Amino acid sequence: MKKNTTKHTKKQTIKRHANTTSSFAKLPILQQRIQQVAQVLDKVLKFNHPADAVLSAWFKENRQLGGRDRGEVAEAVFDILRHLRFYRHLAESGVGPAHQRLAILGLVHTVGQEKVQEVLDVAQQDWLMRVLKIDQGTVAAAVRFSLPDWLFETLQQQENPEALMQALNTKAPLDLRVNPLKVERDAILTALQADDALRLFNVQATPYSPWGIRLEGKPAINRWTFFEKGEIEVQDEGSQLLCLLVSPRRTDMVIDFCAGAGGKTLLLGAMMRSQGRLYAFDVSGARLAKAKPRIARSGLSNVMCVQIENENDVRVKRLQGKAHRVLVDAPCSGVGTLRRNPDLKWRQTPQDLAELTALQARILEKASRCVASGGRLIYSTCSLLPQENEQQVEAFLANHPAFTLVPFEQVLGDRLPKGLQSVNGMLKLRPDVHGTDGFFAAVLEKA
Ligand SMILES: C[S@@+](CC[C@H](N)C(=O)[O-])C[C@H]1O[C@@H](n2cnc3c(N)ncnc32)[C@H](O)[C@@H]1O
Repeated sequence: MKKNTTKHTKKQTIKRHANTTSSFAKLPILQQRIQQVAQVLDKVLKFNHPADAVLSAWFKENRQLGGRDRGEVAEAVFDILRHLRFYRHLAESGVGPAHQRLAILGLVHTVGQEKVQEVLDVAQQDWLMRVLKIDQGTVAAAVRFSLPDWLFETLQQQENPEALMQALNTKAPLDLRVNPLKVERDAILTALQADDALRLFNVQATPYSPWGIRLEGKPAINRWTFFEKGEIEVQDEGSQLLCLLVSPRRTDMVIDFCAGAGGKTLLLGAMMRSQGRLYAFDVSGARLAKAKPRIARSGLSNVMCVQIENENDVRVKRLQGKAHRVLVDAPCSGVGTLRRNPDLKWRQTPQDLAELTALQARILEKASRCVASGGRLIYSTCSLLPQENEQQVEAFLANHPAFTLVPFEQVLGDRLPKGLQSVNGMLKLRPDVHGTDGFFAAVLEKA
């Protein structure tokens, strides 16, 4: 296994900073860090683009920064996006530019109060001491959990809402999935656990998925030989479990209707042992283009990527009544993935949600026409909102009497992972309960 073995010594860090061309290059490192984070916030908080894309672009413009610098900037920016409403509340009383105050709070949380405090002036120190003493219990819950009101109100209807909201504001682990076409999980797990350089990452098998490996932290896995050989991929355990629910057979015809960059396609193809036929549909050519090298790496020869115009595309109509399994991994709010994409909560509005639910219903309707008699339609989202999940399924079933819900315990039979229970026959995964991103899935069988 190859890994990034570059040692980031103090000397190198100082040298790198000495070379930097930015205006704050001569400042102490933590002071530079505050400026860097504030500079990224100026761009990210416009919410014109996803935060990870903005960060990547900023890193390209600031090539002089080393791995550790980048890591610290990214950690602080993501922390601020997770706690934005609360930090803005704390920052109201401070001095200096607003984004600088947010940067200070983010860095206090990620690199530690002591280090940050050393580089603050007296007024900043006074403000920081004051706001860190605020009793969080006195702050309104939507502000404390840093959620927009509409989302807070919806999440509050869920069971044990505070635990859920808290979990959505934590950092997600890195979930890997082994490629069952090429390797056994135990072989990879044993190799990773034996590697001293990975000790810090606490490598473990995932509790539910038979293919999952969980790491705390982010090693550069795309440089590993396992990755280059297509033996492992990045995939949240919840997403792996959705594929288990599709349970395609080797000779089936399967449609992954919203395949995107192929996250689920890859596992479905491997579950089919690269046999049968697997269509990967998507309206986005750019996303399908990202799927192609992953498919090649994983050794699959049963996948056909097809860019469709929309759900009414003639190539969809041609497959009417033909598919044994149709997966609709619908475009959704992504609220279940807030641990990884905290900016989503600030970039969505109730109106976006209404548009998404209408699109989901249209896709479900057209995709259902491809299902053969006795075949299955699997509807999934990475959302926690009932409007996108059970309500969508209930509305579909009410209008399509040929389809019935098959409880997932029945779908999985002997392969049902210990500790997984359905909610009215549907799968609902939550970060606070299952340690996965938030996911929903329902299996609908055609008579
Ligand atoms: C949740 S993402 C899919 C993620 C993917 N299945 C994976 O596991 O990585 C939803 C996808 O639906 C696609 N999409 C949006 N509208 C669509 C439509 N009308 N028909 C098919 N796909 C659509 C989007 O381009 C996006 O890639």
